[in-house]
Amino acid sequence: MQKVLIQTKKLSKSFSNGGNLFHVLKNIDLEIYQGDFTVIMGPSGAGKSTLLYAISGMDTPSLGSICYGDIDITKLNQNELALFRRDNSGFVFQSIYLIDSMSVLDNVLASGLLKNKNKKEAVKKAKETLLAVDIKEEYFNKFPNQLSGGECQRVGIARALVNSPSVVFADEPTGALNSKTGKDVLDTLTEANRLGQTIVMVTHDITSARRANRILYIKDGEIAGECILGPYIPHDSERHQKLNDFLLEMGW
Ligand SMILES: Nc1ncnc2c1ncn2[C@@H]1O[C@H](COP(=O)(O)OP(=O)(O)OP(=O)(O)O)[C@@H](O)[C@H]1O
Repeated sequence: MQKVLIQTKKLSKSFSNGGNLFHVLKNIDLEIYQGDFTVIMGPSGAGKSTLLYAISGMDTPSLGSICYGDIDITKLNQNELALFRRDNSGFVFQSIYLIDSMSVLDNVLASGLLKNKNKKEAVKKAKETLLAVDIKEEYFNKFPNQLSGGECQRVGIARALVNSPSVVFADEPTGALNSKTGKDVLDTLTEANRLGQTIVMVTHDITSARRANRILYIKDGEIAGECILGPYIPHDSERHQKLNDFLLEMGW
């Protein structure tokens, strides 16, 4: 049986809008399993990013619990939560947010040094992680503006992976990329998952969603459905059909 990595109970998030409370997440009970590549899909405004930010500890919910094992992150104060995130989660954003004035290596190293105070070891880990996402050594001293969008995103993934987090969250990581560089980024995430990295990704894109072994569909702040696709197999028409049928059933 798969190990539950994250469990939410009655997770709710509301925003106040012009004096009215707007309930974006409604009593979500959810489990994320270790080693899975989980994709969250759903219509625009359904609450996908809000859910991702809540379960990653980047934002706090209004109600409910989010447990990593026996740690309920909703009970942590801001400092404890920052440390917890540093040690347990990596985040890949659509807008990659590399620091333009720092080299590729330094962008990754800056994250690595937050956890590993031994500079020599941190440099070694940053270099290994860049190589693992297929950023070659001759790129280490280049700056983000000398790289393509896809290369920058792979550096972004290296930054998310450098502290060996228990889970990597990705919010539309290919949203700003063309299909070729997007594919490279998806290949990088798929390879990280194949090596055991748990991934939770929000996407609108069916090609990206095919990388998952499990799809959750959010509608109007609730989980409307789940589709178990099983391990990723490129060009597997049965898997493609299963996902298409599921999305059709969900009204996507
Ligand atoms: N900080 C905020 N204040 C007020 N409303 C917000 C805030 N953040 C999100 N919302 C609202 O919550 C709803 C869900 O937003 P969210 O970004 O989670 O949706 P989404 O499913 O990721 O949408 P999309 O696919 O368009 O990115 C939207 O209606 C959004 O306007």
